[in-house]
Amino acid sequence: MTVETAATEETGGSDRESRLAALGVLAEQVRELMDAVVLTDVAEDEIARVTEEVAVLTERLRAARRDTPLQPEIAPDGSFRHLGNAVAGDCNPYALPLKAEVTPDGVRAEPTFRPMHEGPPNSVHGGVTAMILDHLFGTAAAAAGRLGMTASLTVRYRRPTPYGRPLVADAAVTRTEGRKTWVDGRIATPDGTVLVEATGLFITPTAWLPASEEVADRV
Ligand SMILES: CCCCCCCCCCCC(=O)SCCNC(=O)CCNC(=O)[C@H](O)C(C)(C)COP(=O)(O)OP(=O)(O)OC[C@H]1O[C@@H](n2cnc3c(N)ncnc32)[C@H](O)[C@@H]1OP(=O)(O)O
Repeated sequence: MTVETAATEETGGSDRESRLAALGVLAEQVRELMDAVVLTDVAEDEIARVTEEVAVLTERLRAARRDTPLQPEIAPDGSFRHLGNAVAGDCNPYALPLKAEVTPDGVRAEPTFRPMHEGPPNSVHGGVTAMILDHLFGTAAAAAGRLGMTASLTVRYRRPTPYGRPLVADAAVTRTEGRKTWVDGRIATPDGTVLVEATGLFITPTAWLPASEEVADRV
């Protein structure tokens, strides 16, 4: 894996940062749109009118496009970022986006799920919570200097996970062996009730070994 610096793309410096910030605002607005779609109860003719308008907006965005979402890079402040990532990318409306912070023990986040993440009635889809833990675990491995790909993820669902209120998620490396890293973690309510817990095995591809050290200091 190669990690580019933000200034290496075609538009350098503050212009690019300003444009990426605008893209982040658009992505957040689209998340609002997605929630509005899953919750709307407007009349059928209004649904049809909104659909036409959204189709027009979609074509406007397609007027100039890349082949891939934004790729991993080093931000101007020196941190690692992946703005196009499906879990943590500010510029990807599919992303929560998850904000992880490094702690003395591993990593921690305070995810708030949304109505669009519904699985069972009134609670979050198990695939979504697994996805969040997968990414958090990968971040814990990376913060420990062991950037890797998920080889396995074992998830135990203890309680239904609610959306619409802040939860707490944490993860920590428990064992390492060669290119293998095991990570444990959970999503819980702020008062400590465990909702979902998991164990993951991450393997550092040989080609990633140099980037692994570089990214560790930038998580
Ligand atoms: C700032 C934020 C940072 C960034 C934070 C980023 C966070 C991202 C988190 C999200 C991560 C993802 O979702 S990643 C996407 C989901 N995962 C994938 O797509 C992975 C697809 N699989 C692969 O690419 C590959 O299978 C790998 C990389 C996992 C392993 O390939 P490899 O490197 O060639 O490994 P290989 O030589 O075969 O095996 C090495 C050792 O691992 C063992 N091994 C291999 N696979 C497995 C397995 N599934 N389960 C158990 N053990 C396995 C082998 O037996 C061997 O053990 P021994 O004989 O040595 O004992």
